[in-house]
Amino acid sequence: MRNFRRSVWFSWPYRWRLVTSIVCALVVAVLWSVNLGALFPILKLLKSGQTLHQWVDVEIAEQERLRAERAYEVDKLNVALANLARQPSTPESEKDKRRWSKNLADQTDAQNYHATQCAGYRWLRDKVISELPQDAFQTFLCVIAAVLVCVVVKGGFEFTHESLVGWVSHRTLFDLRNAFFRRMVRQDVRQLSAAGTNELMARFTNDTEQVGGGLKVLYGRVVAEPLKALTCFIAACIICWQLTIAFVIVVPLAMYVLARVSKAMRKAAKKALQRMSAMYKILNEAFSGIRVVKGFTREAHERRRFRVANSEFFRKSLRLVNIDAFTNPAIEVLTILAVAIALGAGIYLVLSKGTSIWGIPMCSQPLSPETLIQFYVFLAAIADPVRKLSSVYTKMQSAEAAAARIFELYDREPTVRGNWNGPRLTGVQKQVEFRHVCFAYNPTAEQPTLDNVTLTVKAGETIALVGGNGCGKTTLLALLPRFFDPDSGAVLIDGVNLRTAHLRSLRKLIGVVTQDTQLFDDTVFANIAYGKRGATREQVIEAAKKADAHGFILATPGGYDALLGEVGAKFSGGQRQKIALARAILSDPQILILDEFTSAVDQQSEADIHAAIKEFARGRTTFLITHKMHTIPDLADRVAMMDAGRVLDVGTHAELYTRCEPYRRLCESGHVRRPLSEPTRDAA
Ligand SMILES: Nc1ncnc2c1ncn2[C@@H]1O[C@H](COP(=O)(O)OP(=O)(O)OP(=O)(O)O)[C@@H](O)[C@H]1O
Repeated sequence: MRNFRRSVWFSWPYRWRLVTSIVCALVVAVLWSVNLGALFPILKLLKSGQTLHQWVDVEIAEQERLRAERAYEVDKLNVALANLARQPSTPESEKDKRRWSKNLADQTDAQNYHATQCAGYRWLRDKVISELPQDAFQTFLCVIAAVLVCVVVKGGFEFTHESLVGWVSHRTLFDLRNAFFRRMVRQDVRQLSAAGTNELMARFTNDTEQVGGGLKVLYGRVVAEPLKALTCFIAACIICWQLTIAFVIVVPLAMYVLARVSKAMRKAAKKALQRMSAMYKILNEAFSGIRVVKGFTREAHERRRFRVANSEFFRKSLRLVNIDAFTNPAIEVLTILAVAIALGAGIYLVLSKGTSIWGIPMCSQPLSPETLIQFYVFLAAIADPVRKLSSVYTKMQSAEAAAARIFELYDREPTVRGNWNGPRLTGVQKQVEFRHVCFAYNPTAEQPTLDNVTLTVKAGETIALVGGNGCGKTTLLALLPRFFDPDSGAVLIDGVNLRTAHLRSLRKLIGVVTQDTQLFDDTVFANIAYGKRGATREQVIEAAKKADAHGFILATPGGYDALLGEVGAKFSGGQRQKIALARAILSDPQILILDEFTSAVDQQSEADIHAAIKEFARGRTTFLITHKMHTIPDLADRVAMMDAGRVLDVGTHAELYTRCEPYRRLCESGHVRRPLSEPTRDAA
């Protein structure tokens, strides 16, 4: 329960509300046992036909008589012991002395007991019964009215208790979710992509709900039910503590059963949560890729996939249900067994009119049938909360399994550190340098994703990275904003190793536009302004104009205030790219990373955007990844040709065209003209 305990700590700020809820639960428990205790006078009234006034007088007289009897015995024993003390000591007399002394102690105890009982009945007569009417039926009505009042008051406290418990558990979940989110956004890209969006979604929603269920049960039932059981236990002890002890004999057995059940429950809950995550994954894939699903008419395939995942979840959930369902009757059988033991002993005492069983003293005077019935009611009232507590245990085990899944991600420390005391970067004065960089997504892979890459880019230069699919272009540029850190080697800006630099200042220098444009479900204005805190409308419009987005934004109903809808579904791919570009332009970065940023725009727009980019890139260090080779001579000062995680060659378009065979092939396949002003391959 280590992980669940950690989530309980999130309730610490609300401890006073919890304390108040416990006080309410205590009042409820006391009133509950008081209500049950009302049975005794009713039984007495029904059985004897006496009024309570008559009954209490009889009881006082009886207790007085018993006390007097004991007092007489005590006096007799005192005299006998005094006589014995005057005689010479013999082994026989010493034995008698010990026996009589013990007897004297027992008789004194009994005398005190009857005196206390007598005082209790007197108090009851003077303070309570004297206020009740003399008539038996009217007395009965008074008792019922008192019970009703108690029930109403108890209801009020019960409501307050439940309401406080609900508040604290929801508020705790609120804090837990916030803290979890804070931790997750701090983690680096590698950790987050390893976890996967669907897994994260499942842990944020279903798992936190499970923890919430556990908290509610912990603060609610775990507090209220034992208190109810405790007050009834005390009441039963007042009637006959020896018989009550007989009742708790089966507790160790019940504990053993619960321990076994809890272990099975935790395992089953973990598996059910895993299946739930798998279902989230399929749902997300099917609905986010609905065009692909429908386009390839794979609805039946998706249906099957979902059905399999759903039935797996069903099976695991069923196991949970069965374990839960087993707990209830098992505990019930044990409690009935306990009640039967205590009740059996009690019935024996009533029938035999005795006070001991097998020589073991059980009560000071024979039990009346009414007392035994009242005793049984209290025992049954203990059994009910205990039965309810058994399901609590299974719920808490589910919560523990869910909390373990949450804290497993929560505790991961980001490998890319913020370096809050590191040197702040304010711009690129000289160069950006990749020095012998090696990187692998999978550390055990034979071939690293980046293999000893060395590349120096001068400040203000525009460099294009080209190469076949999967050669590592995007990965290399992801090292610049430190989405990942190299496994060996270093990335430096003006000689400062980025590993040691102030992370925020570094990221503020960089603007990224990628092929997968990420827009948020907000207005067009907010999406562009995302690039710069406090951006004005004029600045946003200016950036949109530069990104060739102004025209279509104005043509959209609502203009800059139009809502984009879920991930910009209202706009075409090219329009979304233009909005993302406007966002990057607005952030006014010193380093611009453009990764296939015009992959979805039409040719006319591309020409316009390129003209804008050329203008915008002036004075900025720009990295360009493109497969559109015809754009390179126009946009890039130099080109880095990559293959299989290595930089094959670096130079101007003309230089590479001349000396780098793979680059030339790439250009030719993209119908890129041979450079005119540079030496040709034949000439070279
Ligand atoms: N998150 C990831 N986890 C594991 N492997 C990855 C991940 N991202 C990329 N890779 C792998 O790393 C290699 C380089 O990928 P990268 O995206 O850098 O290539 P690229 O040159 O940009 O390709 P493209 O031109 O197709 O965009 C590929 O083999 C790819 O499968």
